[in-house]
Amino acid sequence: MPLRIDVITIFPDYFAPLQLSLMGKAQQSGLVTIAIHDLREFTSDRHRSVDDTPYGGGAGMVMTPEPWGQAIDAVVTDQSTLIVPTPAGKLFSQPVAAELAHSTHLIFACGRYEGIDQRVVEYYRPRIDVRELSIGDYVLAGGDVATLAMIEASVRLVPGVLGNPESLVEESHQLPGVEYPSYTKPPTWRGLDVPEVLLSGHHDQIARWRAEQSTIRTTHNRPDLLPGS
Ligand SMILES: N#Cc1c(-c2ccc3ccn(Cc4ccccn4)c3c2)n[nH]c1N
Repeated sequence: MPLRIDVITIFPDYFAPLQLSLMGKAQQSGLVTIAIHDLREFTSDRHRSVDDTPYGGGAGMVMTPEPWGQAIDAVVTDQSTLIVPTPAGKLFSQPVAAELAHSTHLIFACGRYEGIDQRVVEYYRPRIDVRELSIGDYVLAGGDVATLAMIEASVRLVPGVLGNPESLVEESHQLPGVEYPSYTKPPTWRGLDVPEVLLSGHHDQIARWRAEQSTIRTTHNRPDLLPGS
């Protein structure tokens, strides 16, 4: 049963990259199906409006609930998980990506402006799994880039999408800490040599060196990922 993904957005063109590379191959192979829906197709006024002023005042505009209700109703089933990207969401992570990769149907609601009327979340929460997710502690202009990131991180974990599942084992955020540095040909580049141990053929020494490099890199770049931190 392929993973089905429906993306609802006012900027469908943001999702053209999903036809390329690994994401494109995943769709061609039938492991994943991705459909992009223009929210404005679900409006009923001649201006195809999707936003209005916020109750309680404040800067910016808020996305009105009805177009979202019409759009989500058009694709939702009782197997759906509704993902709402928002700076206020729980942090998206590799474990969350793995959960989404094993879902049946994902609906991504890509908001813009100051976000989507909260009643959309409130309406669907008693009916289906609803997850408000953030990709990090910075503010984007909308949910589209976050959705692209979450789709790519999740779809690559769908069994069969990656040619060599081995490559999933050693990458960052699978194992504790970050991954070791990588090198390839040429053995010397602009006077810089590849670490000799990697050319030695001594697999135990290489494994030990890589473990040391992972710890050094994690300590320097992501001490928060060190065991016991
Ligand atoms: N995921 C995620 C996000 C977002 C995100 C997601 C959806 C929307 C819909 C509108 N905006 C703009 C906006 C600006 C200010 C306050 C609220 N909203 C979004 C931003 N920003 N940063 C993340 N990690």
